[in-house]
Amino acid sequence: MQLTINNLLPIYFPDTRKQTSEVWGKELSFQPGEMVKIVAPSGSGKTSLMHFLYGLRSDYHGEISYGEKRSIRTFNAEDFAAQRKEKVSIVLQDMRLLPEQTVYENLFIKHQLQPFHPVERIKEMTERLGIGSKLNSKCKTCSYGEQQRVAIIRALLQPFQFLLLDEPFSHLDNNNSMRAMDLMLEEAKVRGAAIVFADLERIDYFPFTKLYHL
Ligand SMILES: Nc1ncnc2c1ncn2[C@@H]1O[C@H](COP(=O)(O)OP(=O)(O)OP(=O)(O)O)[C@@H](O)[C@H]1O
Repeated sequence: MQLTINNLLPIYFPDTRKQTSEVWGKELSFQPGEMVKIVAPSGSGKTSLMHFLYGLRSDYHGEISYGEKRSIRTFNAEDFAAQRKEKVSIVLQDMRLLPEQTVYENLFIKHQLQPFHPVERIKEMTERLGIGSKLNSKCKTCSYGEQQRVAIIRALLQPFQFLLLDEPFSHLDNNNSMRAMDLMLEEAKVRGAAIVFADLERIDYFPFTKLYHL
C-alpha cells in the first residue's frame, strides 16, 4: 500500500508556502519500508500534516490517498476505523491517553482492539522503555515523558503499514528517545512498514531514507 499526497496545503496557510516547502503543494508518494523524515521549525504545520494524514481533520486543499487512488476525503467513519485498525498507526503530540485508566489498561485496550503481539509484550515493552514500574499507575499521575512512552507503545501494539510520528520525543531525554526509536524501528521492520517522522531538526538518530523540509 502506498501513501500519496498531492498538492496539499492547510486552508489557513497562504499559497506562497508552496514555494518554500518540499511538502506543501508537491506530489509525494511513500512505500511501506521507507523511513521518511519531515523536519520543520515550530509552527510550520507538522501537527496539521499528521492530523491530515491520519484523517483527524480535513481543512486542507489537495488530496491524500492510501493504496487505491481513493482520496481519504471520501472515507466514512467505518473506512477510517478499518484503516486505523490495520494500516495506519500514530503517536500524536498530545498523546490522548485515557487519564483515569492505568498504563496497563491504556495499553490493554489497544491490544484487545486489534492484537499484533501476544499480551506479554505489553509488560516487556514497558520494561524496555523504563516504565515497567508504572503499569498500575493511572496515566494522569504519570509524567509527560512517561505518558509519551505509553503513547509510543500503544501505537506499536497494532498492525500497521504506516507509522505516523508527531514529535514523539518532545518530553524525553536523549537516552530514552533512542531506546524508543530502536523499538519503533524494530517494530516497523517486523511489519515491513514505513515510518513518517515529523520533528524539529534536533533528532539525528532517525535513519531516514527520505528527508523533506516542511
Ligand atoms: N484550524 C486552524 N486555523 C487557523 N490556523 C491554524 C489552525 N490550525 C493550526 N493553525 C496554525 O497553523 C500553524 C501550524 O500549526 P501546527 O500545530 O500544525 O504546527 P507545528 O509545526 O506542529 O508546531 P509545533 O512544532 O509548535 O507543535 C500555526 O501557526 C497554527 O496556529
